[in-house]
Amino acid sequence: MGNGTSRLYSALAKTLNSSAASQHPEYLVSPDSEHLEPIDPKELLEECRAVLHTRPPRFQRDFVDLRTDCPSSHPPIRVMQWNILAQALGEGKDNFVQCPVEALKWEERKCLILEEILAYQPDILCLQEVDHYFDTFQPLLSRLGYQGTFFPKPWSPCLDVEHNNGPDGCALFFLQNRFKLVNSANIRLTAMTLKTNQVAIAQTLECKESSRQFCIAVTHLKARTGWERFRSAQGCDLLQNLQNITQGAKIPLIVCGDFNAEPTEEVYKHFASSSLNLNSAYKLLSADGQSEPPYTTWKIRTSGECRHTLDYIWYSKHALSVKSALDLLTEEQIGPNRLPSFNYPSDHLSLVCDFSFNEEPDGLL
Ligand SMILES: NC(=O)C1=CN([C@@H]2O[C@H](COP(=O)(O)OP(=O)(O)OC[C@H]3O[C@@H](n4cnc5c(N)ncnc54)[C@H](OP(=O)(O)O)[C@@H]3O)[C@@H](O)[C@H]2O)C=CC1
Ligand SMILES: [Mg+2]
Repeated sequence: MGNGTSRLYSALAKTLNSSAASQHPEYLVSPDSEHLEPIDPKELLEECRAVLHTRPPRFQRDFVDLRTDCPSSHPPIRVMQWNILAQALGEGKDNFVQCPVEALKWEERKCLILEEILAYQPDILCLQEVDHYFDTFQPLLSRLGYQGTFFPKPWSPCLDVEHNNGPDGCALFFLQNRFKLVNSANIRLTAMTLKTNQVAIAQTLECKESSRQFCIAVTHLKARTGWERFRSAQGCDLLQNLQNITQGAKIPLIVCGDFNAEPTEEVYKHFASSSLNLNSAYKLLSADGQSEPPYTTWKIRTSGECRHTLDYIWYSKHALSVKSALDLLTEEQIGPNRLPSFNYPSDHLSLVCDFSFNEEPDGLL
C-alpha cells in the first residue's frame, strides 16, 4: 500500500466509526471538509474493494445506447437516481427477512454504495434515504469534487431506531467542475395544504461548457399502500413548485425520485401529463419506448415478496434527450433472496442516464 493509498485509507476509515452522531446531533453541523485534500476516485475505489474483498463481486450492468439523432458538441450529463436504503431503516425497520444481518454492516455496505457511485461516476447524484450525509457522503464526495445539499425529513422514521445516525433525507450532489449553482430550494411537500413528512430539493444549475441552465430535483414520496391520494397530492405540490422554479417550463428539468408509486398510480399520471412536458427516461429501455421497467425495487419482507417499479428519472422531453441508460439487474443477478444482499447494498436499484441538450429554438420545452 503506497503513501497515497494509506492516506486514503485513513480518509475512508475516519468515516467508519460514526456512532457518536446518535449521542450528539452532529448531523446538524457540517464538518469543515472543504479544506481536505482531493481524493483520486480510482484510489478510493481500490480502498472500497479492499474492504469488500470477502464479498462476491459487483454485478455487471451495461449502458444501453439509445441512439438519439441529435449529436451534441458537449459531453453528456450523467444523472444517477438512487434510494440507497437508510442504515437505520435497513437494520431496524424494513424487515428484509431473507437478507443476512452481516450483509447490512455499515462499514461494508458503505463501500458497496461508494463502489456503485464510483463505477458510474455521475455528474449529478440524487439520493434518498441518506442517514450518513455529514459523516460519510458529504466529506468523501466533496473530496471527489462534488458540491452537496442535504434536506432531512422533518420526522424521519430513522429516529425511532436505537443507535440511529440521525434523520434520513434527500441529498443532491453535482460536480463543481461541470456546473455552477444558480439557485437552490429545499421543499417540504404539502398534501391538500397540510405540511407532510416528505421533502424535495430543487436546484438550477448552469453547465460550465455550454452555459445552458437546467433544473434538477430529487424527492422521496410517502411510502405504503393506502397512501395513493396522499402521494398524488404531494406530486401535485412538487409539480407546482417546479412550475415556479422553471419559470413555467422555460428552464429544462430533470426530476429524480423514489415516488413509491407504480406507473398505474395517479401521481405517475400527473407527472406524465403535466404541462412541464416530462417523459420518464427508463421507458426508453422498453421495445416500444412506452413501458416502464418491470421493477426498480425487489425485496422479501415478512409480508412476502415485493417487486415494484417506484423509481423514476423524469426529463423535459423537448429540451433534453436520453443518449443512454444503465440496464437494470436481471432476476438471475438479483438472486432468490432478492435485495439488499452481499453484493448489492440497497433494496432499490440505481438508475443512471446520460442526457444531452437538444439544439432547438427557445420556448419549445
Ligand atoms: N420521531 C417522531 O416523533 C415521529 C416519528 N414518526 C415516524 O415516521 C414514520 C412515518 O414517516 P413517513 O415519512 O410518513 O414514512 P413512510 O411511510 O414514507 O416510510 C418511511 C420508510 O419506510 C420504508 N417502508 C416502506 N414500506 C415499508 C414496510 N412495509 N415496512 C418497513 N418499512 C417500510 C420506506 O422505504 P421505501 O421508500 O424504500 O419503500 C421509507 O423510507 C412513522 O412510522 C414513525 O416511525 C412520525 C411522526 C413523529
Ligand atoms: Mg426504503
